[in-house]
Amino acid sequence: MVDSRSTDDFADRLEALRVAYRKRLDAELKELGQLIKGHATEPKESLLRLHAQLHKLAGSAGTFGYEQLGRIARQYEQSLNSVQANAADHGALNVDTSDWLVCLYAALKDDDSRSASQSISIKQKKQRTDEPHIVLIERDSILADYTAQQLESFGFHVTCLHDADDLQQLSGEPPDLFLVDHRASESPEIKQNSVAYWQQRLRHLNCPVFFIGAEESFQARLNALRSHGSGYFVKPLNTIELTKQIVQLLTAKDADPERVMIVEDDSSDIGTCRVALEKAGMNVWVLDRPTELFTAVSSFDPEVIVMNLRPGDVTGAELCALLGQMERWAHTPILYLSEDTNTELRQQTMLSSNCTVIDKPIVDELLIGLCRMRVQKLRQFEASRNQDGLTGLLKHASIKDALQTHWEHVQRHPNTHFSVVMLDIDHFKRVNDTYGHAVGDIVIAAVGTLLRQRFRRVDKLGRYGGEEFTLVLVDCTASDALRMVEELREAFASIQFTANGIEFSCTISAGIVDNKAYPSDPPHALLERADKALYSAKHNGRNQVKLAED
Ligand SMILES: Nc1nc2c(ncn2[C@@H]2O[C@H](COP(=O)(O)OP(=O)(O)OP(=O)(O)O)[C@@H](O)[C@H]2O)c(=O)[nH]1
Repeated sequence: MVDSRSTDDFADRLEALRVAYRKRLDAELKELGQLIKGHATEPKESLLRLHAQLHKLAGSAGTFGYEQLGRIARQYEQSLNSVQANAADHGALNVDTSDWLVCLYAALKDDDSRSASQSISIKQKKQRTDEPHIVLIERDSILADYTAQQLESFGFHVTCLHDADDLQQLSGEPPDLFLVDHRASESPEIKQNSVAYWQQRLRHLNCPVFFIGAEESFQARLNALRSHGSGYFVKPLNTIELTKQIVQLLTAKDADPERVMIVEDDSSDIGTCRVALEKAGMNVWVLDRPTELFTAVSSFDPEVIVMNLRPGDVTGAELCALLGQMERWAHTPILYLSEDTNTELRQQTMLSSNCTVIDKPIVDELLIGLCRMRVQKLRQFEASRNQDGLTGLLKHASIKDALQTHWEHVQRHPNTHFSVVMLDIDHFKRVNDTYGHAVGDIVIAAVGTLLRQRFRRVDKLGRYGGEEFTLVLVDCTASDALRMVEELREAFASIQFTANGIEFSCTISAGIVDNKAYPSDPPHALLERADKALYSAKHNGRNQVKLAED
């Protein structure tokens, strides 16, 4: 087992990895040459080895900037797949490999002259104790080390395992995520039935899994799904996208309990739902008089409502229509519990798009599962309305709303602190002008992921516009905010981007204000003060954090 943080000098390690990989390429191409030669004379024997070698090359070359080489290796690997399928049907093993080696060397030469990946890496990093823990299972040790470094730049702690058999070495708390190459084992079982193999290995580990692999195919994705993977990522890995998905997965795992409102009536079985839902960890509010629906939804803000088809004097369909007239509640899902045989009533209810009818007697697992699923969908819908697509942070209007809401909350609880941060990427126009808008977008996305990874869930994080960000740090004094944003500034400066073979890094400047220092300031005035402090940081030379001053 390798703890990827054992070496401090990340920059040297990265360079060493690149050199090691380049050396390995020479050896691999040499071996491929022999296999290709062997294939002409003894096709059967060399076919499997040739396939394995091409697969390895296709999975790793792109990661280190050898994109053409990786592409061609994948193309040849796919040709061999068809040959193998053909052989199974007709017994023929015909494939013309005569120019493969020449083409592979030509691609290598081309890639050598312009390493064209858009990857990120890290030069240095401060260690934190609360980093999410990822266990990476990858047989290619150079690739494993490289992937670990990329993930570490976003504040993950990565442990590398060479083979799925090494899983037994893991002890203590389960990690937050397994990142698994779906072929990461030499065991013959994996070749026979990889789905059964992974199901059996990962079943007891109680932890989400993302699979990675060199194949971009329907079957590879289906196998990952059947092995209980929450995602499948094709090599070379796009670290920004992968990290974004990891952050999303971990955020969902730590999400608040689902808020379920039960509209009670005289029937006894609706009361038993409460017990089942609370047992499942949900936050349940029981409304005993439908006439108080509006007051109740305003104060509890339910994410799903459970009721009978006729809760009292009104029908469920009527309550649903009343909620539908108010924009805030129009999308709240409703689960109806029914033993009513009145077809008309059932149909009225089912015609509403966000309603589901469950027949009694209620199966607890079904009720819990449906509540979870509906809440998850609603949260996704609300996130897509409020979140900026590139960064996953709140949009301009939503971060301003979040600041307003938190400010109002603090007016009611005067002893609480919060800080407002305005943050901006330095000389960002140069990034766009030099490397192009698409690379600029990657840099913006990296800030978003870094913010989501480093700050707490209670904090409000937004993209104010372009390359400018606003943070509302809850229960946080200006000095605490200063420390955290300083750490963020250092972490961001240590991320090294590569575009068209050129490495570069970026910096950020920030301004901070704390509500206690300006108790009579409304939200917009606090924003202005943070913005002024940001301007002062820019004016003072950039790459720094400033507190607001009178
Ligand atoms: N790639 C990309 N660029 C954007 C986006 N939104 C805004 N920009 C660009 O961000 C740049 C911001 O430049 P400026 O406001 O001049 O600031 P700067 O170059 O960062 O300089 P300082 O802030 O003074 O350090 C402009 O070139 C915008 O076109 C976006 O979504 N993607």
